Amino acid sequence: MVEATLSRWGALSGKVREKARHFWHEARSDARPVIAPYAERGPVPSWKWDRPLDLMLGRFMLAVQRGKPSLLDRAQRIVLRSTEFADLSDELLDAACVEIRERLMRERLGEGVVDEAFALIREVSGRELGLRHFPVQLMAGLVMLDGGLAEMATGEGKTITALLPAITAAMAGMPVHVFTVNDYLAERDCNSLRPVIERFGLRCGLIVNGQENPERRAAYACHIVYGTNKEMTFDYLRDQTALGKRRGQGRRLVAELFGQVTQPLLMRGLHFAIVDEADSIFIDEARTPLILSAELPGDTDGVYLAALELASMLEEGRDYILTEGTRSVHLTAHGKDSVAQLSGGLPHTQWRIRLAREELAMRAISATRLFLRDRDYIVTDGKVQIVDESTGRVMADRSWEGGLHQLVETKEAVDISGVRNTMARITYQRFFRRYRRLSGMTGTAGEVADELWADYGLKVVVIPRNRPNLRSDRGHVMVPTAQEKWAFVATEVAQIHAQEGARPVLIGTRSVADSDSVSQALTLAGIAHRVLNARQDEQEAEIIAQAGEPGAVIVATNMAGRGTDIILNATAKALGGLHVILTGFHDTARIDRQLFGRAARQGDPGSSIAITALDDQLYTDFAPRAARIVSSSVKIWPLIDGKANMLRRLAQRNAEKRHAADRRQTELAEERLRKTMAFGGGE
Ligand SMILES: Nc1ncnc2c1ncn2[C@@H]1O[C@H](COP(=O)(O)OP(=O)(O)OP(=O)(O)O)[C@@H](O)[C@H]1O
Repeated sequence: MVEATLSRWGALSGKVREKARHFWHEARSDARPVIAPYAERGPVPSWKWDRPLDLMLGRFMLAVQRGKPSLLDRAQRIVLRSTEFADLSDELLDAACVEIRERLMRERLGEGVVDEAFALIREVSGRELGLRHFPVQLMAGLVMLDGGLAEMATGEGKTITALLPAITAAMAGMPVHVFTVNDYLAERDCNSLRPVIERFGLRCGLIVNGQENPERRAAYACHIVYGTNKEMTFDYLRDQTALGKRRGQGRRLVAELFGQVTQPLLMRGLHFAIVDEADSIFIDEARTPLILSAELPGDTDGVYLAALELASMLEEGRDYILTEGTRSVHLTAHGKDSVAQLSGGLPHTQWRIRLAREELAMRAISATRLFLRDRDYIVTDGKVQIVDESTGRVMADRSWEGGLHQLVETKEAVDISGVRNTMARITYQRFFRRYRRLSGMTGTAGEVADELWADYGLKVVVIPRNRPNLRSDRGHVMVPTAQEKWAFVATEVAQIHAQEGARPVLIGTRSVADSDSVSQALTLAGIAHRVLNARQDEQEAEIIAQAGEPGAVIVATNMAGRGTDIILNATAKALGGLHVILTGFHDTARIDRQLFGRAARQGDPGSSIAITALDDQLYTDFAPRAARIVSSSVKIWPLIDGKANMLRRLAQRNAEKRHAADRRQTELAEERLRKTMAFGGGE
């Protein structure tokens, strides 16, 4: 109604219309009762209410806002309505599902019909899954359907919450894409929620790595599609490449008419996106653009081997400077001369061009010094496979660009893949902004609320917990070296088992190599355990299914981080629930909170502790000077909280700043590239 009113104000100045939209957005999002102070920080509007017409408009919008029920009121009304559906027989409930779909097609997303749809979905979810949405979940569902970002604490049940906006929007005729961070979660969610989705006469599709195009096309034809950000963004790029210059609707139709489009598109367009673990996808993964490339045939004629040999003759400090935190290498003037001299007699053309040879030398140094086996990649089946630290998983079919991948392959003496040629590229920022309606949910959005608003237009609404959090956080213990840390971790597990019974324990590590080190320390201490990392990913479901049993000790990379639901059995709950041990803080505290969030879900008991070492990557990369001061001044170890936490905060603040700068840089570089390509006729 108000949109229509707005359009009638066509005569108003653009500025006033902007105010009206802003105000209407505020009114519509209805965020006040639940919004946390930090979430309210958005860009300050640049206008003032200084003209009579503006004032009238403001009063009108305030009245609209006051007249609207709060999210909680609405959620409670929905629960009441849903209990009425509980009395219906299965046949009558099915009839109600058909009817609501017709209404949504007719009325679109009006408040009354949306509430009715949510009430029905709650009841169907209760019958099919045994889970009826709590009022807080209904509130989060409303926020997302409205194009907002719901911050729900870890373990509060985001999986079934996403059903509410997904089914409602799909019934209203919008193709819905539900994004999550890995294939395991996409498959788990799609399969477990399918019965509810199908009861509404909708189909649910799944996009995972390794599918061929026809299978993907069939999945995208479904009403609701589950998949990862990487897979779906690459499919979008594939479609863009297939379309070439025929991007507009009209041009495409003409091209199809004349048979010029050889490959049918995979997707049905970008309509409504629901992004789970939104901060991971929108922020952490937005540092590097996604590049679709084709492998070029080509013999490397030994250039990579020569580059590695040359790099081994250069000396750090004299010829090059390394910055671990930013993974960058800079050649000094001396280094540049050395590269020119050492490459003088080499046969490959790359060495004759100054920029090319310096670039190659820097990449060779990176390959040997900055990219480490079992941290950045693993070698399996004779292949170098990149491990994504934030998810702990192998990124199948991905490679580093600019020859780096081939250099690492040469270093590891495996078959060298062909160099890849860029066909299309995009950043997540640009991809997600193309959706008509974008929404998200996560347990950890607080500190990036400003960036989410500025880059994606997403307003963060903090949803309260359904039950109070019972997790006891046992602080931060810091020891001087990694070796001592692993031993300390083993002692902690033994102590827990000795003093608190066979509580299940989850030990989180930052890399495959670290998980191996913890495993060795536990074996030495005689503690039975299982390891979950990129090498054991096929056993993931089974390991996670047993992780909540008494006596279970799981050592895991971030594979057991975000999204992983460890279900406790009754004995484990009675013993005090899951105990989480973090063995290395991440560059962002959000990932740490996700790991701690595996414990004490849904009002269960649980506890957590952080055990770190002064020589941890985070401290040496991002607060080296402070780490040196601590090292020389502290005489009594271990450090508990106090100074240990100060060092952590400083390092994480520096890391966050660096990564935010990287994201800006990526965006700017993409923008520049886009303009250059437009100038060159490529865009
Ligand atoms: N309405 C509900 N009633 C009962 N149990 C529920 C309800 N909603 C969710 N749960 C249970 O809560 C647990 C956590 O759910 P889920 O994994 O979806 O949480 P999450 O918010 O996605 O967690 P994370 O932030 O870690 O990804 C699951 O075991 C789920 O079955």
